Amino acid sequence: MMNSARTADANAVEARGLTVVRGGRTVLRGLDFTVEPGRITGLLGPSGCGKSTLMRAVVGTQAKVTGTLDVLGRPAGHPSLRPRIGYVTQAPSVYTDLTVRQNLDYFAAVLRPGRTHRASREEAVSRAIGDVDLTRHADALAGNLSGGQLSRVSLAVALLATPELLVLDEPTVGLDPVLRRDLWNLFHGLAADRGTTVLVSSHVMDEAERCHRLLLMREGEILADDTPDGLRTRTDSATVEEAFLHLVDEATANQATANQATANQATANEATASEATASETAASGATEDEAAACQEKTR
Ligand SMILES: Nc1ncnc2c1ncn2[C@@H]1O[C@H](COP(=O)(O)OP(=O)(O)OP(=O)(O)O)[C@@H](O)[C@H]1O
Repeated sequence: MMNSARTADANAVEARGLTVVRGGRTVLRGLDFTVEPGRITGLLGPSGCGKSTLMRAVVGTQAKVTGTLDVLGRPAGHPSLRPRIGYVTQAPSVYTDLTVRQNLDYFAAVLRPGRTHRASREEAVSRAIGDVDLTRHADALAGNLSGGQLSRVSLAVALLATPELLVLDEPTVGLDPVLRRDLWNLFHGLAADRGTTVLVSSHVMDEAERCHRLLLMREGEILADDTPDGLRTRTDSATVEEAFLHLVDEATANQATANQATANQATANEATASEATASETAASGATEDEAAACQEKTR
């Protein structure tokens, strides 16, 4: 993958011509986008459009990535980015036979090994457990927690190193409305108080309204990169969902027009080719007639 020479970048993420091939198929096609620092950017689009793939590319775990992708001023995947990025996948990465605190203690010890860091580790663990509102469950076995509580343990692990960039893959799936609201409050708190950049995916359009900026995706492409207000205004829509549907319909209509133009051109090319063949045949026929006439004369 190419990357720019800059080491400091105003944008938390900057992609140009980002292309990803998975299983022999191009699933992200030449994407250009930026993610502003200290803001919440929502990555929205239907299932299978490429949200997780884009996030994997940003955190540096995706193979077959081409184009330019800079993250926090470094090429995506650079080893120096590891402690600066928190990544929460859709599947909770938690040991079910440990308590919440033991899970956090373990990951804290991986991040900051050694006796000298013991006090700061304990502080980070208690802070992360508090951030996700699991203090009351700190000594509960992870295996006995609900799905929503488990995903909050995963989030707490990602918050341990106070990351500058937090990448969250559909963190609110399966959560009740109260928990969803609390998590969104947490994301806003992290952005406002700690300056954390949050890149969060969802296919629930009402969550789009909670983001500062949106990247709307469809079939491996970015349909729009705008604020919720900007999207509603330019599509004359009441909600982001309506704006998204408007943009999908527009893209489908443009695609249909482009396909029709290609089909018309192919038909025109075929017609030209047939005409050329007919004239060649006629021309070669005339030459044969002329040759026959010559032969007749020479007899
Ligand atoms: N391991 C894989 N090998 C090959 N193709 C894959 C793999 N994982 C995903 N894909 C394909 O890549 C495309 C994008 O998938 P991706 O998981 O990024 O979409 P998504 O928008 O995150 O979907 P969802 O909202 O369901 O999580 C899909 O067409 C999918 O079939």
